[in-house]
Amino acid sequence: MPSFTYLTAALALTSAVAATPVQKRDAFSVQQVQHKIHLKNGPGQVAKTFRKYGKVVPEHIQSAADARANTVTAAAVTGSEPANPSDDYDSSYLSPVTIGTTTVNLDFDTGSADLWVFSSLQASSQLVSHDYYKVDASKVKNGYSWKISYGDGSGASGKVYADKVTVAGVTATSQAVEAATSVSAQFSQDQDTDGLLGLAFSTINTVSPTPQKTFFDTVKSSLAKQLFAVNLKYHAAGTYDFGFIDSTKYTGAITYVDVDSSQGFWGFSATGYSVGSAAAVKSNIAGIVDTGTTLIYIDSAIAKAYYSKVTGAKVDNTQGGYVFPCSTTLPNFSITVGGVAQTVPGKFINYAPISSGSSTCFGGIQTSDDIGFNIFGDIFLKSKYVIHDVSTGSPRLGFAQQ
Ligand SMILES: Cc1noc(C)c1CN(C)Cc1cc2n(n1)CCN(c1cc(N)ncn1)C2
Repeated sequence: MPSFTYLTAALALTSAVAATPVQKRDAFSVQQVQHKIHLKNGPGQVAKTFRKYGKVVPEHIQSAADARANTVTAAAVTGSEPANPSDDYDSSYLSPVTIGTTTVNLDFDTGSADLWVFSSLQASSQLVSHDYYKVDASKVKNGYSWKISYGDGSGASGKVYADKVTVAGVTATSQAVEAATSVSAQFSQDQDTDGLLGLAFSTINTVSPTPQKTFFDTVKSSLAKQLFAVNLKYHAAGTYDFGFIDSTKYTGAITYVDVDSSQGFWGFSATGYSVGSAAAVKSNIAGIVDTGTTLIYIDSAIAKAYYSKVTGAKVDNTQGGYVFPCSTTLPNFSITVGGVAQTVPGKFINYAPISSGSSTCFGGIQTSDDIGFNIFGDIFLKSKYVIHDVSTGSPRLGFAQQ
């Protein structure tokens, strides 16, 4: 039971508070709450002043401002981006990307390093059925241009802008965006692909006079882990995971091997191959993983060894390579990477009928003799979870079975 004194004091205080509706205080502090961290951008301020007075921003100021603008404080960003087949045969895979204020469907390509997009700089006849980047003149990189050619003879060219690019919720605030002024027939006739997002090494970016960073290079320092993982699927939507490894997307162990990036690609070596259940044949197979290439292109001796086990298979040069009866059951194909067999199910090696309704099908494995190096494209990748990892100083690839 509180003493009399205590009780009286308590009553007095209560009545005092009740009688004074607003407490009068002569000193107080306001707790500051840290808002979203805004990095100061000195060169950005200088560039803004040049623009304010109608002056061209000197290149070295703009480049410094762009680099600073891409410095993201958070270092724990992750995101997962869908990879949707472009047609019934997984000819390519398309992913939604927001550039400026428009969302376009880009082909994420680990075999090239340019982020280029159909744009308002093109003739309107080339833009039918496409989403495209409406260029913002205030974001142009004066004096910059680009021109790219791909292994299949396709290509595009145009001008360069620095704009906001968002992939899987990961934003680069000032990414080099290569706006097309012209594209080759393969692209103008393909109404699904609005451009490419290169994920090879920035050393092979085609922008002149200064090669630009890929989207991954721009954002990698903000990612929880400096890596991305490719999870393409057979006749189904897969993902590109940025900044994290999703253990629900593969089974068994991840096998890591060193990458040779000297040519700008994700190059690696396999030490053998096997066809069906046959024992592995030792063979040094140097090649690249490449999401922008549809098929597997491998030494002619290995392609020949594979199709020698396919009933009715032959080289038909009028079709451009190995074909076989669509009804044929195909053997699995494996390459040995880091001592572990990485297997492609035979079913995945039937790419498509040579023409609509034909009973002759085109092989998913073709010879690389005319290319000069081996390419493990979508036919290989769609049974794998492949981690493209630059977090350990030197780049490496991790392979796991889906
Ligand atoms: C591809 C493809 N295949 O059937 C369709 C449809 C397409 C898409 N369509 C024809 C247009 C096209 C052409 C190319 N692409 N997309 C992707 C970039 N290309 C590459 C990338 C790279 N790393 N290596 C070699 N070429 C050539």
